[in-house]
Amino acid sequence: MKLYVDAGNTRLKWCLEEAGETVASGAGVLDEENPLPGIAGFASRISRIAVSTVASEEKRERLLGYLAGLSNVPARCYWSEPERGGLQNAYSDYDRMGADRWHAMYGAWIGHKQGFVVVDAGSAVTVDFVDQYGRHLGGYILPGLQMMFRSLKTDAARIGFDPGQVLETGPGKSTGECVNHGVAWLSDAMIVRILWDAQAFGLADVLVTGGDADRLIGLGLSGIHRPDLVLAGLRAIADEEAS
Ligand SMILES: Nc1ncnc2c1ncn2[C@@H]1O[C@H](COP(=O)(O)OP(=O)(O)O)[C@@H](O)[C@H]1O
Ligand SMILES: CC(C)(COP(=O)(O)O)[C@@H](O)C(=O)NCCC(=O)O
Ligand SMILES: [K+]
Repeated sequence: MKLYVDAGNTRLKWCLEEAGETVASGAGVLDEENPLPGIAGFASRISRIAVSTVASEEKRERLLGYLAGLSNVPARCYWSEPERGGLQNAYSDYDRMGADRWHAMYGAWIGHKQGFVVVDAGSAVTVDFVDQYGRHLGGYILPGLQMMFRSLKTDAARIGFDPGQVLETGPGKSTGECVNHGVAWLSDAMIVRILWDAQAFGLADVLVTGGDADRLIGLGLSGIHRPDLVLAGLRAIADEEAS
C-alpha cells in the first residue's frame, strides 16, 4: 500500500492506494499527536510514503518523526520542479513555489491538456494558469477565507462579528453583514476575474480544490471540483520516480 500525504497550513490530507485504487483516506491536523487519524490499522502494509508539504520545517520534521514511528518505510518529500512531462514552471526560482501548487498543477495536467486554471482555496487561495502547451503562465496568491476573517478580527478594534459561510453578496446593514457579505463579494469579484482570465488566455477548464472549494463553487465558480488534486499529482510523480 502506498501512502500519500498533503500537509497544508491548516489540515493534513492523506490517502492510501493499492493497485491504483484508493483504499482509505482521511484528514487531520499537523499539530495534533496523531496527524493521520485512521491510519494505524494499515501501518504494517505500507510500502511507500510520499509527502507534499508547505508547512514550516519544524512541522515537517515533526511529521517525518510521526511517520518514522508509524512505518519502517522512509517517507520522501516531493518539491516543486522546473519541468515535468511537458508541464513547465513559470518560476525561475522554481523551488520557491509551494509544493502543493506544483503537485496540483501536475495532477491537472495529466487529464486536462487543453489548458486549465487551478484554484486552490486553502489557508491561502492560489490561482495558477497553464496553457495547452503545458506552459505555466504564472499565478496569484491571495488570503484565504479564515485568514481574512482573522485579520479583520485582530487588526481592527471595533469590527465585532461571527464569521459565517455566507454566500450573500448584497450590501450589508450591520457589522456582521458587512464583513460576511463583504468577503463573499470579494470572492465573487475574484471568481468573475478568474473566469474572464481563463477565457482571455484560452484555457478550457477550471479545476477547484482546497477546503473552501465548495464555497467558491456556491458563489458561481463553474469548474470541476477535484478535492484530491494535490494528492493526484503527488501520486503520479512518485509513480514516475519509482518506474
Ligand atoms: N474540517 C475543516 N477544518 C478546517 N478547515 C476547514 C474544514 N473544512 C473546510 N475548511 C475550510 O478549509 C480551509 C482550509 O483548506 P485546506 O485546503 O485544508 O487548507 P490547507 O491546504 O492550507 O491546509 C479553511 O480556511 C476552512 O475555511
Ligand atoms: C501559497 C501557499 C501558502 C498555499 O498553501 P495553503 O494555503 O494551501 O496551505 C503555499 O503554496 C506556499 O507556501 N507557497 C510558497 C510561496 C509560493 O508558492 O510562491
Ligand atoms: K493546499
